[in-house]
Amino acid sequence: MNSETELAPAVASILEAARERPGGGDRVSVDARSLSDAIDRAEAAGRVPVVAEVKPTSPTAEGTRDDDPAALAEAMVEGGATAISVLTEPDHFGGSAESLRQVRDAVDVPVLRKDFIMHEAQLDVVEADLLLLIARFVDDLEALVAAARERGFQPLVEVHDRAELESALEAGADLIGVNNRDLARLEVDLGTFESVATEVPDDVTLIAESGISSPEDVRRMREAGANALLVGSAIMDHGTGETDITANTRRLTQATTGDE
Ligand SMILES: O=P(O)(O)OC[C@@H](O)[C@@H](O)c1c[nH]c2ccccc12
Repeated sequence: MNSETELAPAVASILEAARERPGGGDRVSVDARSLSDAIDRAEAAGRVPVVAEVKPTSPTAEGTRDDDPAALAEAMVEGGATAISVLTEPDHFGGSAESLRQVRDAVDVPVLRKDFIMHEAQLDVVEADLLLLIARFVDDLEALVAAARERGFQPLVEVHDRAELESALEAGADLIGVNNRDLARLEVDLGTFESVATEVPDDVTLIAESGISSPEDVRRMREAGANALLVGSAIMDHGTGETDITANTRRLTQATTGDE
């Protein structure tokens, strides 16, 4: 664990809860749906690869949506989503392992488990195709990346700056997400992705995360080298008034071909 001195209070309390959360029982063994194949299929079909996130609420969201997670995911796939991310963190994001299970049953695309994983036993809570590991919050990243792969997960390692990128690469990550939101003030700056992306080797699959809300943002992240984008709020309609999940998704997956 790196320093916690610069964390927003909400993040500090998320971590405190995450550290205590028990792991699953039996060791999971996943027959994962490949993200890189899904990205290739989207590109071939002329769609921007978007990982759409089922996020009922968050520390920065206005309000909560408690729609059926499987219905939300189906609407996202209908709008052209390449993969679905599901928050499983219960206390601050309104997530659950059960909602991920329902989503993975309902759609054919790869599903990412989004949580604050701190130790190996927490990998066994639920099956998913992809698993988020946040570089800053994991003590032994290399060991957790390996433990995730042994179970069949494709680990997505999240970084926020070049130093964390370095640790992700040293840990053997080949799927890396750059989070545009800082964990100190919870503010979003798309320049974060642009600055970190220049240091990422070509053989890494690179995902731009957070704060992407318009077709223009999509184009900006693609120009900076994003193979895919992770989008939650702009699709979930946290406060935007746009409640049509399929339309919200389509607007971004068609950002390079649409007329906006
Ligand atoms: O809602 P946004 O700004 O589109 O962001 C989605 C996603 O990137 C964000 O939810 C996220 C990025 N990293 C995380 C780690 C844990 C929980 C959530 C996140």
